[in-house]
This record gives sequence, C-alpha cells and structure tokens, in this order.
Amino acid sequence: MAGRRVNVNVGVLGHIDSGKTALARALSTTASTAAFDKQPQSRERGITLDLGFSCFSVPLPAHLRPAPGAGPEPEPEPRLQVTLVDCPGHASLIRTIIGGAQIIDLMMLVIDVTKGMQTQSAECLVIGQIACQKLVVVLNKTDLLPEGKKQAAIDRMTKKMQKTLESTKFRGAPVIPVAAKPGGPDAPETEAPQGIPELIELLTSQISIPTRDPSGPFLMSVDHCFSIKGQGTVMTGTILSGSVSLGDSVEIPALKVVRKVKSMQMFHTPVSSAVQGDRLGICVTQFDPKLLERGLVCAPESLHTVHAALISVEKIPYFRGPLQTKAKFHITVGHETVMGRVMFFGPAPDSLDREPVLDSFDFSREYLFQEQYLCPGPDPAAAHAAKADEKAGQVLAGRCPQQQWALVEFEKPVTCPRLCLVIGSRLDADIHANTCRLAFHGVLLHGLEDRNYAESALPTLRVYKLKQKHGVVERVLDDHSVIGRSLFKKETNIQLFVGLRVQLSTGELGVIDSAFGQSGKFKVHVPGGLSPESKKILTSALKKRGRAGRGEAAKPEEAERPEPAQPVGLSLSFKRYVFDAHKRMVQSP
Ligand SMILES: Nc1nc2c(ncn2[C@@H]2O[C@H](COP(=O)(O)OP(=O)(O)OP(=O)(O)O)[C@@H](O)[C@H]2O)c(=O)[nH]1
Ligand SMILES: [Mg+2]
Repeated sequence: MAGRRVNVNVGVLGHIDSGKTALARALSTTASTAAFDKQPQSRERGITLDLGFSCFSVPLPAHLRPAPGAGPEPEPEPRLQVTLVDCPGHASLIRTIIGGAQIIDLMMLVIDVTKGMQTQSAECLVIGQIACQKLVVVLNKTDLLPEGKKQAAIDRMTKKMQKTLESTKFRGAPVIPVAAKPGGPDAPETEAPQGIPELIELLTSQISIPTRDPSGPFLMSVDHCFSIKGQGTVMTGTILSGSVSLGDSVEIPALKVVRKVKSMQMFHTPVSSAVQGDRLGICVTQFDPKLLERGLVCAPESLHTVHAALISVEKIPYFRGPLQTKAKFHITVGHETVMGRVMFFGPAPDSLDREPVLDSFDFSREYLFQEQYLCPGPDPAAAHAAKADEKAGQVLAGRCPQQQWALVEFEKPVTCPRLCLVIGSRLDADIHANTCRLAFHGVLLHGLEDRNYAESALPTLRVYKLKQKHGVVERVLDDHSVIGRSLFKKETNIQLFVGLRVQLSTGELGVIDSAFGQSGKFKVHVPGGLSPESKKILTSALKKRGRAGRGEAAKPEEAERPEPAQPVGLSLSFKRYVFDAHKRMVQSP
C-alpha cells in the first residue's frame, strides 16, 4: 500500500464574501506546490471532490506520529491530509456543518479584516461551539489595509477577536492575518497570496486527531456521486461513524435501495476497509447517480425515519427573544432540515437538579409543561417566561432546571441517525438584520417512528400542567361539611373532581364530595372538622351577606350589599397530563 496518510477535516466558515473560497484555493495551491518542490510524488491530491471540498497534504507533524515502538512499523514518510470543507451560503451552510459536525476536526473562521465580526461570522462561531473542538481565526484581505497602518490595524482586530472569543469555548484560540487573494477578483493570477505558509504551519500545529471509533453503525455523508461504465456507481464522501469493508451491504436510505460494496479507494489507492473520519470513494453495484447528489449511505436499517422526536434543548444565548411552546422552527436533524413545531418541558419540581442525561429519554418520569424555554439568570426573556408560567400555575419559583426538553413534531418525516445533533433556527429571518438565526440545539434522544405517534406514543409521555382553581365557601352545612362555589363553571362535570383535596384559606383540608345543585356549587367534606375559629368567621361573614341579600325585593340595594367581612377561600391544585386523552385531573401535592 502507498504511504500512510492521516485525514483531518477542516471547516472553512465565515460571513459571505469574507474570502473562504479564495482561502481554500490559496491553501491547496500553496501546499501542493511546496510539496511538489520537495517530492514530486506527493502532488497527488486525494479524491477530487465536489465544489466546496478540496484538500492538501503536508508531512505528518511530529506531534501526530505514534510514539516509537507503539503499533506497527511507522511509514517512512507519513503524510497528513487536510480536507477543507468550504462552506457556502446561508441555509446550506448550517446543513453542511451539522452534516459534517462529527468530522470537522477544526474550524477556520474567516473574517474580513476591514469589517470585523459580521452577523454570519457570529452564527459560524455559534455552530463552531456546538460542533467543533478547535478554532483558528483567519483575518483575511489584509492587502486592503493602508500600508503605513497595516500592522496597527491587524493588531487592533486581533485584540477585538480575542475579546469576542473570551466568552466562548474557543477562548485563547490563535488569530492570524493573511491575504488570500491580494488585489481582489481583478488582480492577475500571478499575484501571490500572503501569509499562507504561516497559516499552514499554524494549522498543522493546532490539529489533533480525535479518536476514530470503528464501532457503531456505518454512516457516510456523500458529497459526490457518478457512474463508471461497466463497474458501478461511485459515491465519495466522509465516514461519519462506524466502518465499512469490501463486500458489505450498504443502504441508500433516500432511494430505499441496498447495494454491495464492490471496491473502495482512499487517496486513489484501493483499500479493503475504512473507518470514521476517512475520506472514501466507494463503488457499488449500479444505480442512477443522478438520483443522489448528496446524501447519506449507511449500514442497512441503521437510520430511522421519524415523525416526531424528544430532544434535549439548550437555548443559543445570542438568539433574541423567547423560545415559545407551539412555535415553529426550522429543525436540522442529522442531514435534513424541515419545519417542526416544539413543545418545551422540564423536570418535575422535585428533580430540578438532576444531572442532564444526553443519551436517552426516561419515559418513567414525570415532566412539567413549559409555556416556553426557561433561561437562567437575569435575562429579560426569563422574567417573561416566569410570568407566563406563573399564569399557568407553575411552581418553579424562578429556578432554572438543569435540563430542558422539547417534543418536536415534524411537518414531514426525517431520516436520521440515533442521538444525532438537532439545531433549531429561524432561517426565514431577515439575513440582513443583525440577529442570530440559530435558536437552540440539542440531541435527538428518542424518535417517534409511528405515523400515528399521537395516539400510540404520546400518551406514555407524562408531561403535565399544574392547574390551580380558586373558589369560596358559600356556607357551612355542619361541623364537617361546607358548600363551595365559584370554583367550577356551571357546565363543569364536577363528578371528575370528586375525591380531590381542597385547601380552605382558614387552614382546613377538605375533599370534594359531590355536586350541589345545578349551578356549579359543590359539597366539601372536611374530615378533621371545622375549627371553632373558622366557624365563627364563616358564620359571621355569611350572616351579613344573608341579611343584606334577603328577599328578591332587596335587589335595588344590591350595590350597597356589604362584602363578606372575611371570605373564606377554597383552592384546588391538580395536574393535568397534556397527552391524556381523558383529560383526567390528578391530585398534586
Ligand atoms: N482584496 C482582496 N480581495 C479578496 C481577498 N480574498 C478574497 N477576496 C475577494 O473577495 C471576494 C469574495 O471572495 P470569496 O472567496 O468568493 O468569498 P467567500 O467567503 O467564499 O464568499 P461566499 O462563499 O459567497 O460566502 C472575491 O471577489 C475575492 O476576489 C483578499 O485577500 N484580498
Ligand atoms: Mg465561497
């Protein structure tokens, strides 16, 4: 086999026109020429790919070489292949990045040095924080800075960027100036890029290769597909998880077909197997390549198609405004983006502090419905949310749970791997408005595959709303019973509430016993009996009321009827499960 190569994937992201494509081109050419100078055979550039993918290689840096004696005999001249994933315009950018989330080992954030951070640079930074571990900031177009003030301007922008990164997980990441295409589009091709060898050196020193995991189901993101007469159809792409070997059966879920792997190539060299992170060309028995531009290929039946999903949710702090239950978002799940409607919920109040669980959803627990996502800290949206939830009778007392979830109902089914990344965004928002379109991210914990999930699965999801009803005692029947009113409407079926506990504002506990008459009144049994104190309050208050209200003739005076001195309230707290078809009321503590 030819010299060993290690592949890493570097995302090139940034605001529109910051020079991402120019940079990818400059990197590829410079690196190849340099390599060409030293060793002609290394000019080979790996698989040539669709637009947006390019690559270059450099000698494998010392920090990535296995320690002497470890593993098989080291190759004489091992190389590091850097695959650049040049991300295009908006919506597709998000898809590309999420698609490549598991394989982008490092992100280059390209900033136009004359403009600084722009709306999409911020969005890229957000995506980077969700999907990547490492970052290099590239200040491009330094040729546009006035000659005498160049260094000062670069220093200023470098400081600014360092400050921006301070509040992110990329704190302290390197910032480097370049000019990928000095002179811009009209400059002659002979105009050499500036700062590229330094950037290559920096990238090489920053790159680390994450542990690739060959276990787990095979999944590959395909970026190019073509047929070779007499041989079959070739798909090129990057392995996102698992491994693949010659003779394996693979599924193309979008086409619902299974094909056999006839041959495979990495860097133009035949191979018999490949693992996560590898860039690969895979030849299978014939199918029409036009049907699959980009997409997924996987181990048969390893992906699932879901109509709704339970996901863990974290709000993206830069997103302005609240995340409201029932709102619609663009939901990117694995490699697809569809519209979805969300319902937020959190842990029951007694398990607010449970550690987040990011690999499963526990149906045996109870959860509290939320009108919206709850934000910690003095966020105006949080205050707003607290109010809305207070109205709904929720009782978190301003505390923010450790983990929140959402039920997402998709407008059309999506095919995705298990536990894949989910990003909710508002891609329809004005791209010129200076706001972050990315709203939340999370992990798909449980997919609902049944088309009739609303009947088959949702009733097992125990999300409840806490309800409170308030009424008053109308009169005392005897030491152990009172008549209440104003708790229910006339048409309420009080039978449903029989047996639920109510609290009297005088302290006694009562139990709803039966309806009383037809007007929504009800009888309450007070097992412990009314205290003499309460009886006094009730009878004196009610006497006054009785006197003033006596006889229909008294009606004109009604406006002057004295309010009961001290009305005695009745309150009822209960849970109602959002997906309970019978709308049962269940006593809450
Ligand atoms: N002066 C100058 N112009 C540059 C430089 N790099 C790129 N440009 C010009 O900036 C424009 C945009 O460059 P691209 O590389 O297409 O930018 P991009 O970020 O890939 O753009 P999108 O993919 O559309 O988001 C082109 O006209 C380039 O010629 C540079 O270093 N200096
Ligand atoms: Mg571009």
